[in-house]
Amino acid sequence: MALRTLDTLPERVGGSLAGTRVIVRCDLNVPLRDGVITDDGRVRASLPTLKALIDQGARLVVCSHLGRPAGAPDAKYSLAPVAERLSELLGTPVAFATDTVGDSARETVAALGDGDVAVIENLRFNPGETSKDDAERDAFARELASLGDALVSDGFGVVHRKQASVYDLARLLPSVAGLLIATEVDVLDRLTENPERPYTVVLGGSKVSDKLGVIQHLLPRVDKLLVGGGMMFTFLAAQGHKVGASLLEKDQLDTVRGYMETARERGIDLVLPVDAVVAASFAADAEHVVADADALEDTAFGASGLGLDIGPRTAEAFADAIRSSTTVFWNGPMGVFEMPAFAAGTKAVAQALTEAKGLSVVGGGDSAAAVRQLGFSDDSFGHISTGGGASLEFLEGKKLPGLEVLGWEQ
Ligand SMILES: Nc1ncnc2c1ncn2[C@@H]1O[C@H](COP(=O)(O)OP(=O)(O)O)[C@@H](O)[C@H]1O
Ligand SMILES: O=C(OP(=O)(O)O)[C@H](O)COP(=O)(O)O
Repeated sequence: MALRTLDTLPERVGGSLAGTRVIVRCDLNVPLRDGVITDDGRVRASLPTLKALIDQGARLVVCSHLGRPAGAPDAKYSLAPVAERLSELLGTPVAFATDTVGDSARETVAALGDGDVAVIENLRFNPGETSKDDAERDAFARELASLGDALVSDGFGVVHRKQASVYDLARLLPSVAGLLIATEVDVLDRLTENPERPYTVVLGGSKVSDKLGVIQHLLPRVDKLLVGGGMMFTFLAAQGHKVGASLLEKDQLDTVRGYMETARERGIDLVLPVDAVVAASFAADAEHVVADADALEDTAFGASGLGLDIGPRTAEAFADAIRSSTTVFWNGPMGVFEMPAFAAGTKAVAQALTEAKGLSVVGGGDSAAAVRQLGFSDDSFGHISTGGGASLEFLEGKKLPGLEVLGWEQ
């Protein structure tokens, strides 16, 4: 079955969107530094759907998560700066509710006129949003549902999460996919169905435990898998190397050894770093040196050294592998690109993607932010997906709750 699309929404609510309160679930989870948005790509990506709804006179209740707060209000994860940015980009006032489903949200929504926009506070300030308990999630979804007459789900970056606003809410209200989700699904579906070979996937980033599991299902589909970023250290440790104070998922070592074995058996090229940039501490001005992958603790920093980027030999090898591929998907920065001293690996990989001859796709909030911050334009790549984990799970052929509930069947 295909996704229920935005153009079918009017008929689902009785003919016209004018005066209809439409909840729009976006992924506005943007990177922030000291309360300032460092990349507004996800806000921009949500604009086509929002504008289409505004043009039809809908009353918009925009909602999103930001970061991973612990189910309670936390000022550093407030959506207030995002609402401000949205207002600038839309060129219209955007009201902001200081809670998600409380008095402020109800009053703000009640005051909306046709074509007006409100943003409600971070969904994850409520434990029901991410609860594993169906009843608790459902109860929160019902509170959300009382704020609208219909739902447009457009937060592609979060469709792999069975969360109240992504899954349960879509079962309570007339619901369709927004334009962003429709575009993402269209591009990624082409990549899943029949990728032109050689097909290379590059993985990095810091959500190691989330993304390690993806590897098992991706491995049989790809020709090459390159592993950098925070994830690399669990692989290097599985090879028997010491990794100092670098990111390490100790309880995944056996699993990772299993992936290495699968890759060997199936003749898949699993390419691991041969060197890394090791720093004295997690700081932009930290002292740092390049060390071989089997000697990460043999620097002046000993066992307290932190691997914060792939090394130059690895960057060269990854770039060669990418340039000789016809289809490339990349999720997760190769290092802590936010600090210039640890951005070289990410830059080399991004540059190689722009030179790859076939389809190149970058996925993930931070990966997209990284390529822009490093000076690459969006159109240097075939597609920049707003979802990292979501696109990876899509590519591995997994059923995604936030898409299934909108009618999608892979
Ligand atoms: N070696 C490393 N150690 C710690 N953090 C890292 C390392 N390499 C990359 N990162 C961090 O990973 C983060 C992005 O990871 P992730 O959220 O998984 O990517 P995406 O949002 O693109 O899916 C960046 O903030 C980057 O600083
Ligand atoms: O940033 C996101 O995903 P990504 O880092 O995989 O691109 C999404 O907003 C989902 O966030 P989550 O991984 O906290 O559920």
